[in-house]
Amino acid sequence: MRVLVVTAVAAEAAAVVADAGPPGAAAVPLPGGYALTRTPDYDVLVGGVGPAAAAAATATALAVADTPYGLVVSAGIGGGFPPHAPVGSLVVSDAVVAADLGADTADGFLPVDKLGFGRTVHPSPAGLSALVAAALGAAHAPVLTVSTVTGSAARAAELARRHPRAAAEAMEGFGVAEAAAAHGVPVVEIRAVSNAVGPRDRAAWRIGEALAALRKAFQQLAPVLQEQP
Ligand SMILES: O=C(O)c1cccc(C(=O)CC[C@H]2O[C@@H](n3cnc4c(=O)[nH]cnc43)[C@H](O)[C@@H]2O)c1
Repeated sequence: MRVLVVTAVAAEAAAVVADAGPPGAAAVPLPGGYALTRTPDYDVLVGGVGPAAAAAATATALAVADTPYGLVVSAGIGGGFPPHAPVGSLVVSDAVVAADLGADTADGFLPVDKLGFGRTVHPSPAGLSALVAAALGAAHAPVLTVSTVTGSAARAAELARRHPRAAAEAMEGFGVAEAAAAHGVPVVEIRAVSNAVGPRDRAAWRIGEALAALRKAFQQLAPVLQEQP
């Protein structure tokens, strides 16, 4: 099964390809100037930060693929919701959720599907995502997509109240999932937790630790995906 991995930035892509087996990694040019790196296990695309950039990049790669992908993985660092996902841990999605796509009303937030426009949840393939989570020792839970990094305890509490099982938040998953759904390809999101979702504290971010966890995750993931049809 061919797998497309979409990251936001080059450092996350480097973690994914770091342990590629022979013949190593090769650059594949794509329209729009996107950087796609091909290894024996994954095609890795740097899509940019945020859902719109991620959707545009994913749609481009899927549209020009010479052979179809069996799975798209949205991968990178992310914020963890205590106590589900401590810093340094991994989260594998059982669903990818657009957490701030909708309308703010006098009665609170209404997601866009409740407004009658589109969807806000993309379930991940249940068996495969559970298998991946078990193989990685990761939490298996919803991953939220936001367009603004949560920066206060009040916002974190509101998101947790609306999505009590959610273990992580990031900024690209739902964009990747929307593009993949348009091409009929399932999506799993894998996040290595760099920080706790809550009050903004740059000093508390552990990006290096999270990138190391991401690298190990994709080392462990390769044989699991090789066994998939
Ligand atoms: O607040 C800051 O100054 C700050 C420091 C380091 C990184 C950022 C980002 O905005 C990173 C966004 C980037 O990383 C993913 N990410 C990581 N943690 C989170 C989070 O808690 N909530 C949402 N996204 C997060 C995200 O997917 C982006 O690609 C800010």
